[in-house]
Amino acid sequence: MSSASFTKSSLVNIQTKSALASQSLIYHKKDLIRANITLESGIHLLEQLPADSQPSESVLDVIYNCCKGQDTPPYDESIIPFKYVINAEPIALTETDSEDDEQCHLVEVTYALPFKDKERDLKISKVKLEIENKNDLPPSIPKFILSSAYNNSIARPSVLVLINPHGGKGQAKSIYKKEILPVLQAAKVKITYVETQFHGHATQVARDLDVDLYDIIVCCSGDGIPHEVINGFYSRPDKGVLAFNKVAVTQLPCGSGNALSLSTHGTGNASVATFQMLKAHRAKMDLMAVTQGTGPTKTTKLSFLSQCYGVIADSDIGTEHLRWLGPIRFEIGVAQKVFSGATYPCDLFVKYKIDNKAEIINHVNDYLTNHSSDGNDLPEVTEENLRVLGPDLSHPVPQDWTRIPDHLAHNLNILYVGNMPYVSADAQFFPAALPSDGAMDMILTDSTSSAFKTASILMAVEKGTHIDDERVHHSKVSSYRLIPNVRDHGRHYISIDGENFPFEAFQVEVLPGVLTVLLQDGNFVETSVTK
Ligand SMILES: Nc1ncnc2c1ncn2[C@@H]1O[C@H](COP(=O)(O)OP(=O)(O)OP(=O)(O)O)[C@@H](O)[C@H]1O
Repeated sequence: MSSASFTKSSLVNIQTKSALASQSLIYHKKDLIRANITLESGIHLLEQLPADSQPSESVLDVIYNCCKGQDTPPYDESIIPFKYVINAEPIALTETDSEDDEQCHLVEVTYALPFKDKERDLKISKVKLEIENKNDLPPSIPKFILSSAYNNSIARPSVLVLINPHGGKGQAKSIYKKEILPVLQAAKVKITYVETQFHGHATQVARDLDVDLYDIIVCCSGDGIPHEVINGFYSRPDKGVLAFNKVAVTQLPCGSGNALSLSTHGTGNASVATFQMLKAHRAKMDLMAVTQGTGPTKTTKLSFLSQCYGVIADSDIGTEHLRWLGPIRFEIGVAQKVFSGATYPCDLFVKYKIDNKAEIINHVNDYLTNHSSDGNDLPEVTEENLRVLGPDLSHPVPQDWTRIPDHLAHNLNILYVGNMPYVSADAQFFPAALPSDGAMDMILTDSTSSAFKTASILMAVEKGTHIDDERVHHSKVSSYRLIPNVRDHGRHYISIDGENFPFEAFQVEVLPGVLTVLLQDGNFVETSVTK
């Protein structure tokens, strides 16, 4: 698809649904529940919900089912906090004329039933309210509710849904239809829907996109589609300056690797992730520029998640032929490599930001104390922020870079560098990763420890406690260069964001705060280090 062809009128397989119509809904007086609204806590129901307001499942049933055995209910069922409100619409009574929206005190509120377990499907309910304290509130009560519900996030955003129909073993479309779309529709989101037709399609779409039309690109996929979108932005004539400033990129979990959703929305459940996305704040995240080749063959790609070399890369990409086994193929690959004592010698040069575990913890604490994003006034990305500053791979590294000693580099078995805490649901590989601290987290292990010790390190990854192990080298770096030194290049892999890259030297540097993402309170989800 050429850049000129990606216009509103000529999109192939794209449907636009505008759900912004806000005609008053008509109800009978008996349908209404009296309520008061307070800015601090939300909507206070002054009477019980009628049994027929919840045809399939009443609020009280849900509370009862979720909390059997608990002494106290998890929340006050007579209050709908703004943070759970998804939509508010003016309504009118059959007995009276439709009220002017500006004066309307009859409102239908759509809300998520409060949840604790982020892995259980979201439940959505509706209630029709007659607001009693209307004189204490601004004139348009529906608008007031919406602005309180989406404080610091965008109500009714315009989103481009990019769905990989093959993602997650072909489940992506059905996950979208059953779990994501109902939440987007409940929130009256303006949706443009695109199914990717081939590998690389999302890169083309992002490259040619009219960014003025969208607030968010929602990748309903694994981590492959956000990788493509970010690189599509980077291949625009302005290197993506306009796109990185205007459009947030996020993921709803529809693939086999859903690191972005797990790290930002805190869940692998698509309906809950959609709700979290709607409520999240815009915030900045570092990207990593990965350069391979020299002279005319030099290419730079952006990475948002990770780079790996050694056991993890070979176990991920090198076991594609075992895909039919499901996710277990990865564990089998790791076990086989670790117990065979595989080593991946290399030359490794690093520009450290912090090379001390205690200082990393202090750095994380300082960052969390001083950084929270309310979604407003994000720093502007310029072309300067996207410029790659490191030397050509044919030139020596700068003097302030450190050469990793031979006893480690020549016996390396894992190099894993990342930017977000969760790489999969059961692996917080980078628990000290922060959205925009200008650093990548580097984890190195070597094969001089016994295979059982290496296996025990990897088992601690689930809880993120592997970084406490003295055999794990954990640092924060701003740049590095890796030159593989293994004999048989044909059987080994370099994985960037889970994608297979040429098995040859590469150099990486942080591009601070380039990507606009959606984060809860401006930070990644809690980890073993940040909690
Ligand atoms: N229609 C298509 N046909 C073939 N490949 C596609 C198509 N659409 C997207 N792809 C490619 O599928 C790859 C994997 O995508 P994604 O990460 O979304 O899914 P996944 O289920 O997590 O996959 P994986 O198991 O490979 O990580 C990407 O490289 C993407 O370019």
